[in-house]
Amino acid sequence: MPFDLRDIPLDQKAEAALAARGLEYRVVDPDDRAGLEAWVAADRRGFHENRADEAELAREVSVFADRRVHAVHDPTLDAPEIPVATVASWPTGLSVPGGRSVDGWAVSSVTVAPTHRRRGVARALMEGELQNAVAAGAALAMLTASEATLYGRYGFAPAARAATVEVARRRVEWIAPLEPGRVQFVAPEVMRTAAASIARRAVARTPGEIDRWPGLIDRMLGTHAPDSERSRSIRVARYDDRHDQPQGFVVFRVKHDPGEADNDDRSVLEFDFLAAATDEAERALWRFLTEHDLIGRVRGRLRSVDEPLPWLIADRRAITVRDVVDHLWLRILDPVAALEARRYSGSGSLVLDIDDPQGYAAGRFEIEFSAKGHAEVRRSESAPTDASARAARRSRPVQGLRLGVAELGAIYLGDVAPSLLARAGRVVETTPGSLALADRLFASPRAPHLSIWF
Ligand SMILES: CC(=O)SCCNC(=O)CCNC(=O)[C@H](O)C(C)(C)COP(=O)(O)OP(=O)(O)OC[C@H]1O[C@@H](n2cnc3c(N)ncnc32)[C@H](O)[C@@H]1OP(=O)(O)O
Repeated sequence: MPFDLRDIPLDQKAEAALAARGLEYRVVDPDDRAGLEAWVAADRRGFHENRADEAELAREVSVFADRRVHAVHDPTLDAPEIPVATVASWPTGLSVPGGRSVDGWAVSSVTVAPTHRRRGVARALMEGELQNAVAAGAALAMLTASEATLYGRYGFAPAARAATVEVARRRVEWIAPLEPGRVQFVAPEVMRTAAASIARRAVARTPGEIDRWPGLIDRMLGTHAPDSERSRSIRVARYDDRHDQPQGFVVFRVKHDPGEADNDDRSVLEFDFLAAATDEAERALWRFLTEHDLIGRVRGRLRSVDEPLPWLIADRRAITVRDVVDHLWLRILDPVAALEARRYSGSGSLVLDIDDPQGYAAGRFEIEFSAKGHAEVRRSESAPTDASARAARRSRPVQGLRLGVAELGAIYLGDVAPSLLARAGRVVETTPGSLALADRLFASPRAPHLSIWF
């Protein structure tokens, strides 16, 4: 999205709502180092994190200087320079089915100090963010949520899950063929450039992933603070294909779980970041991870709910999938742009009648899906009356669904079938057969998956 974040005006409704509570709503200038440091302090306090050391502070300030950062101040406090509420947002691509990307607005760092909670501050910030997203031309807003009960009220819905995958290492017998390339250890700082390019390709082929930002790669590899305890525990391995082209990497560390017997089973090889630009690289890295001696378990966090691993080893019961969470939340703002961005599994026609209490996505949308899975979406000027809808159905049965904007967000990437939401009473088909058609069209060949927090 070609625009300067500073051009977005301060949302007046949010400003007025906060002013009515004696609070000041401000955009932090990216060049205001002291303002950003105070904002980072409030953000970390909001998530119960330690105060940042110098290296971490420098990294965070540089990350947030690239974002639209809002602070809420209470001028009556003894330390009024530290915000009592924070939010940060930025325009970024979201991968959608078909190897495409949609313009999204990522919202993060929503915190309200315990001294100022439950008086509508977060609501003012979130409503302001939806306005910012629209001003930025985003088709949808997105976030990862600390609690599942916070964001449905603004039209967000869970759209991609993630899980912890744990493997009992000693039970692993590899049955898949060997890959033709090789895995090697690399120093984290050497990996920086290749990591960014592999991550970009891995993101592009996985619906639900969002574009990575430079500070994230540094945090992942520990290169922003190489001497910290966390960074020194990190090991990085890279997979190169038969032509010596880097195609995947994993960042991991070995931990000792307290409470386990004092033997190798205490040792857990844990990874948060495994990025594979090809299926071959993904298989090779899983094999590498499960072939370590002196390790009881291999644990991957924020993995897909649809890993190929059970099909690579003889004993699938060596794998435990737990902590399956609603990880990526979406809020569709522009159904035409959002629906046209992705590809669909087949052709047909569908009419969506969307309810949206906040208005952004409300209306009737007529969609033609081509044989190649492209969608052409037309927003009807006015919703049909009951009588005209009945008349239209008599003349030519139109396949269609009536659903809320949250339900549209939930089915958008293919994480949940429309028919399951219908069983939950949250989607209604207007003509028999519409749910079966919608299930087929919206299905994603690859399960949507987001492998980072943002
Ligand atoms: C995208 C992200 O950044 S996710 C991270 C969210 N932040 C955190 O988890 C950090 C710790 N928590 C906090 O900072 C705050 O408690 C927040 C941000 C969750 C809520 O801030 P508040 O200013 O207290 O919320 P606010 O008063 O505006 O409430 C808005 C609505 O959310 C509801 N709500 C607020 N907190 C919660 C909660 N923990 N669980 C369920 N509902 C909640 C309120 O009841 C209210 O509902 P309504 O307007 O529909 O009647």
